[in-house]
Amino acid sequence: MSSVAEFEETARERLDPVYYDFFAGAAGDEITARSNVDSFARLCLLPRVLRGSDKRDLTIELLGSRASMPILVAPTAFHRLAHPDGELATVRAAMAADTVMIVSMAATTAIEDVAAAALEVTPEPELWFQLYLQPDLDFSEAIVRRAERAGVKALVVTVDSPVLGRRERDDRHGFHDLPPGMVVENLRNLRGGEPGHVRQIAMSAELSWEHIAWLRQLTALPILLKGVLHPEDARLAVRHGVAGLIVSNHGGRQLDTVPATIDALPEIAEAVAGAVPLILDGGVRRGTDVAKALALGASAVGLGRPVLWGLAAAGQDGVARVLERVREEFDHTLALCGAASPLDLTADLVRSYR
Ligand SMILES: Cc1cc2nc3c(=O)[nH]c(=O)nc-3n(C[C@H](O)[C@H](O)[C@H](O)COP(=O)(O)O)c2cc1C
Ligand SMILES: O=C(O)C(=O)c1ccccc1
Repeated sequence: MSSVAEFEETARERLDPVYYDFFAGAAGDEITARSNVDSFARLCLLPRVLRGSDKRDLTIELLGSRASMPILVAPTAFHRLAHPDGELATVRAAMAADTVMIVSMAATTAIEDVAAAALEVTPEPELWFQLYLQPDLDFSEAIVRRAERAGVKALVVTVDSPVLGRRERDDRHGFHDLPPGMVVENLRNLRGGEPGHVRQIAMSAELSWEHIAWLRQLTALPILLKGVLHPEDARLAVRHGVAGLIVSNHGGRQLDTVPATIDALPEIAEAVAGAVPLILDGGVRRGTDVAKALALGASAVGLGRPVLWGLAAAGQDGVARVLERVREEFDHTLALCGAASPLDLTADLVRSYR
């Protein structure tokens, strides 16, 4: 079974370079995107000996959802650019792996169709919906109702995108909208006759904590904020009744030169002090990365690009193999650290010698 890096190689060979660059690329000089990976590599694991178990349990419980491992599918846009089966392939693999998929609002498959495919795999699909809150609140409400009706179990509000990051690879290619025949299906016909163009997703710098309060009274679903990096915002989020946080820098695609997520995590963990669960995404490529994130305070991690590499390389089977590979690496890491479950991963198992 191949590593995530090998899947990226295969994906790069198979993809149109414009789409490969859309997936791989990030904002500005891509400093943050690189440091997400490099910071994991710089941290050392300090294993314990003579205290492990042959029976390891990777399962977690997160905001009423159950996952067979602390490794989730992060929300990414436009899966049909990676493979003709698009999000349907991804969701089948994620449900077969018995984990949570966070479906992007900017999916190229409608949430109802994603949910129907999930139900063919499991009677109890763990689907969460990622939302760019729209300043037009009727529009926001319509999309929330659509996600609720489809049966999603949580809403993930992305808050790191008051404007879209500048991705210079996309600028060079002139790639700014989907090719003919593909649209953002979740927007199609929402507001009467809308075609579902990417530019209909409004990014707004005027969103505020009041909008989070508004969303809380609109829905009974747990709300997570994605893209929190400042500990003060983490405290504010808890005060606003948010159910969880995703410590994320959008894979380095928004503001360049923000810290690697694994470097930002300890301060956020300290600020929330266990009040809500933390999920980390950005740069997770190996089972050892998962272990480091959990040791430093995350309850789970999200995989963004690795899932896209699996999808581009081999559709549903490729996503399945990426998820199984990272699961297997994480289980192996637990064994080598003398741990029997994610709960055994404590901060003393991680050191920075630099
Ligand atoms: C091609 C691509 C599309 C993305 N689309 C979205 C999106 O629609 N909504 C969102 O909240 N985050 C989006 N993200 C960010 C991911 O959810 C996640 O934060 C990031 O990919 C994690 O880093 P990783 O790719 O290193 O695993 C996207 C990331 C990529 C690479
Ligand atoms: O590419 C992204 O990172 C992303 O978040 C996005 C969101 C909306 C439309 C296209 C891309």
